[in-house]
Amino acid sequence: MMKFKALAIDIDGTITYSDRRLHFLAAEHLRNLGIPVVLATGNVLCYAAATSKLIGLGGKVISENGGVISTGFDTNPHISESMEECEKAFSYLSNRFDLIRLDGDLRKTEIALRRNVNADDLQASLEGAGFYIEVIDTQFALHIKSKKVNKGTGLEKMASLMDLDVSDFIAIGDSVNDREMFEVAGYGIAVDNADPGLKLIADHVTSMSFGEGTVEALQILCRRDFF
Ligand SMILES: O=C(O)COP(=O)(O)O
Ligand SMILES: [Mg+2]
Repeated sequence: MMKFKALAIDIDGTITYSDRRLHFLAAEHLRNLGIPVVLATGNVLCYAAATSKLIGLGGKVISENGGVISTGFDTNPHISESMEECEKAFSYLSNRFDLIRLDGDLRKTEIALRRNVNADDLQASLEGAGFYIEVIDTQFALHIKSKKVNKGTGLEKMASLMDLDVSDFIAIGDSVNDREMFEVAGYGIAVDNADPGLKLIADHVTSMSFGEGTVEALQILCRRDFF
C-alpha cells in the first residue's frame, strides 16, 4: 500500500456541520494526524488562515478555489491574475440578473455571490459571450471564477511548494469545487453529503455526513495505515 504524505481537506460541508459550525472532533483528528494538513476552500484567505490557526494546523491553505495560496501564517500569498475577467463577467451578468456580492473587497481572484439566483442560468447566459469563466454552486455560495484556476491547480502549486508530488496527497471534500482536487490527488474521499458527481469520482465515500464523515474517514485512513 502506498503511504500518503499529506492531506488536503475542504472546509465548508466537510469539517463543519451543515450550518458551517466547526465540527470539533473532526478538528481534533486533523490536529493529531501527524502529517501536513492543507485546508482547501472556496472561501477567502483570512477565513482559511483563521480556521487553520484555530484548529492548530500550520497555516498551509488554498483559498478562493485555488486563486490565493499561502504556505504559512504571515507569509506573502501566491495570487492568481484572474479577477479582471471575473469582474467583466460580473458586469455582464449584472445587467441580466439581480446579483448580490459576498465578502466585500476581501476577494482577490474571483467573485462570490449569494445563492439568490441559479448558477446554471448564469452559466448559460455567459455562453457565447467570450469569457473563460465558470459559475459554480458549492451549496454555500455561487462563484464566478476563472476556468484556469481551481483547487486542483492550487493543490499542484502547494505540492510543489512543499517539495511533494501532488499524488502524495489524500483529498477529502463535499462539493463540485473539490472535483479538480480529487482528480490530481492520489486518493479522494467524499463525505456522504457530497455532490453526486463528486461521489462518482471519489475512491471512497463515507457513510456519515459533514464533520462526522471526516472523523470516519480519518479513522479509516489511520487504521489502514494510509499515512
Ligand atoms: O466558499 C464556498 O463556497 C464553500 O467553501 P468550501 O470550498 O470550503 O466548501
Ligand atoms: Mg465544501
